[in-house]
Amino acid sequence: MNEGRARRQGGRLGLRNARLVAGVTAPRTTPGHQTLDRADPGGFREARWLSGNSVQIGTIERDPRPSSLGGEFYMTRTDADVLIVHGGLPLQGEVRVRGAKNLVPKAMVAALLGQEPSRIRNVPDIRDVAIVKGLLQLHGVAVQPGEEPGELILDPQNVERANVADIDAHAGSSRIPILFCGPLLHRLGHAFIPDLGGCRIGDRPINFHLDALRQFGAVVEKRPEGLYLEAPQRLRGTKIQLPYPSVGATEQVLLTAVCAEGVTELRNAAVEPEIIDLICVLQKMGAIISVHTDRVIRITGVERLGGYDHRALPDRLEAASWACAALATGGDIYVRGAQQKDMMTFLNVYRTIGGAFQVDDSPEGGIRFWHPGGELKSIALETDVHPGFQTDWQQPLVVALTQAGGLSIVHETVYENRFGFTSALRQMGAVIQLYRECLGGTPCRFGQRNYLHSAAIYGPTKLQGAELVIPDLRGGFSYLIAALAAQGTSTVHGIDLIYRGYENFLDKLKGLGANFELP
Ligand SMILES: CC(=O)N[C@H]1[C@@H](OP(=O)(O)OP(=O)(O)OC[C@H]2O[C@@H](n3ccc(=O)[nH]c3=O)[C@H](O)[C@@H]2O)O[C@H](CO)[C@@H](O)[C@@H]1O
Ligand SMILES: C=C(OP(=O)(O)O)C(=O)O
Repeated sequence: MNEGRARRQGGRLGLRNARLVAGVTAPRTTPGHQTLDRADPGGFREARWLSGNSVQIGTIERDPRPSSLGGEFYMTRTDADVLIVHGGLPLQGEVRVRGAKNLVPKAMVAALLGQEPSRIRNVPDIRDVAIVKGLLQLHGVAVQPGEEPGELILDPQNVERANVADIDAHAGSSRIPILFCGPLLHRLGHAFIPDLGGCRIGDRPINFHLDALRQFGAVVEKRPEGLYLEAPQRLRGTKIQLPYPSVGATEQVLLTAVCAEGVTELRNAAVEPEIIDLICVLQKMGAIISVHTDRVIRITGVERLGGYDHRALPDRLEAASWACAALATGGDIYVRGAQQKDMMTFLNVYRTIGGAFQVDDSPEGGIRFWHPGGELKSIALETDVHPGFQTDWQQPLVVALTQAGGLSIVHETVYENRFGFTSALRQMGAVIQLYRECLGGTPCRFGQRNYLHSAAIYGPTKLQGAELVIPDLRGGFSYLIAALAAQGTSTVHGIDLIYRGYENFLDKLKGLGANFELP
C-alpha cells in the first residue's frame, strides 16, 4: 500500500486532491504527485501517480483512522508497498547513517540565498531531499551530483520565478516548502508556498513563521491553493520573540534575517544540533550570526552571500531508531556515523533502561548499541526541545519500553498527537494506556486540553505479529521494529512513507539479518 493524505478543510479538499477531483490525467514527473483517472460523486476510485520513475496504480479512500485534528483525510493505496515481516530474530551487524533529514533539505534551501554554487556532502538518499531538489530546480537552481557519492552541487545563479501549478504538485509532500519564503523574497521579491505535508502528529500550525515574516516586512496572503508572499521593499531586521522554541520558525528567521537590512534579534530560539549546523552553513556563505545564552540568536544582515561547502551532520534520529531496534530485538547494531555529542540525552536514557553502547570516535567511527541480556528497566521521561529528549526518538523508544520490566511513563510535550501509533502496539500485545493529563514533572501546553499526550507502558510483554498500517514516519519505523521483535508474522502496509527519512532501510535491515519479504 502506498499512502498519501490530504485534508478536507472547510468543505475544500487539500490542493493535491482538488487536482484529483478535477481529473487531470497527464502523469507528472514530481515525486509523490498523484493524478486521477476517474472521479465519481460517490468518492475517488482509481488513481495513478509517480513514485520514483514508476507509475503506481491504486485507489484513493477515506482514511478511517481517527484524527484529533478534525476534518477528513484521504489516502492512496496500492499493494506495492507492503512488507511481510517474520519476527523473533535479533538484529545484528552494521548500518551507516548519513546526513540528517532535518538538516540537509534546509541547507539545500539555504543555497538559494547564495550568488555562487554550494556543495553539500553526506546527503542521504531520502524522499525529503528529492522533494527539495525538485522545488529548487523549478526555481532555476541547477542541482547536480558531485564527484563523491552523497554529494550535491547546487548552482543558484539563474534563480527564476516558478510556475505556481508546478510548485503546487509538491503540495502535501513535506514541511520544507515553508522555508523557501525568506530566500525567495530576497532573490525574487515574491514567493508561492504550497500546502505543507509532514507527519500528522499534531496540528502543526505555521503562525510563528507568518508572524515573523510579517515583522520582517513581508506581505502574506493566504489563498485556497497556498500562500502568496511579496516583499515590496528589502526586508528589514527586527526583534522576534517566539512563543515556543520552534525548530522550523527558528530556521525561517535565520534564512530570512541573513539578508535582511540591519540586525535581527531572535528570542526563545530552538537550538537543536541541526539548527547549529544550519548556522554553520550560513556562516560559510558569509552570514553574521551569534548564538547567545538563554536561546537568543542575533543576526546582522549582509548585502551578499556566496556559496558553501559543507558536510552535513549525521542523522541522530535515524541512529537512535537503530539503537532502539537493537534493544527491542535483543540484538547488537554498530551504527557507523552516529555521533555521541548530539545524542547525549538519548544515550543517558538508553543506559538507564539497561541498553549498552560503546562510542567509537575514530574518524570513520560510530556507536555500537546492544542488549546486554537480562531484563530492561522501566523509566519516566518527557520529550522536550533540545537539549531535552527529542520527540522523534520517542516512538522507537516506546517499542523498546514494551520489553522493559515495570511501568514506564512517557510525557510527550512537543506534539499533542504523537501516540496514535500505540493502538497497533496494543493489538500486538503491548500494555499501553494513554492519558490526557501531563504525567511528567512539568505541566506542558497540552495539559487540560483533551490531548492523549501521556503514555503509561507496562512490560515486559511478548509482542505478536499483526496487520499494521503505517501512520507516520517514526511511527512507521517503530512498527518495523515491533514486527521484527514480535513472535510470528506481521503484514506492514505503507512502508513507502519510511523512505521520507530512512535511506535504503530495506537493504540495511537485510544486512542485519531481518527476515522479511515483499509480497
Ligand atoms: C523537517 C524537520 O526538521 N522536522 C522536525 C521539526 O519540525 P517542525 O520544525 O515542524 O517543528 P516545530 O519545532 O516547529 O514544532 C514544535 C511545536 O511548535 C508548534 N508550532 C510550530 C510552529 C508554529 O508556527 N506554530 C506552532 O504552534 C508545533 O505545533 C509543535 O507543537 O522539529 C520537530 C521538533 O523537534 C521534529 O519533530 C521534526 O522532525
Ligand atoms: C516529524 C518528523 O518530520 P517532519 O517534520 O518532516 O514531518 C520526523 O522526522 O519525525
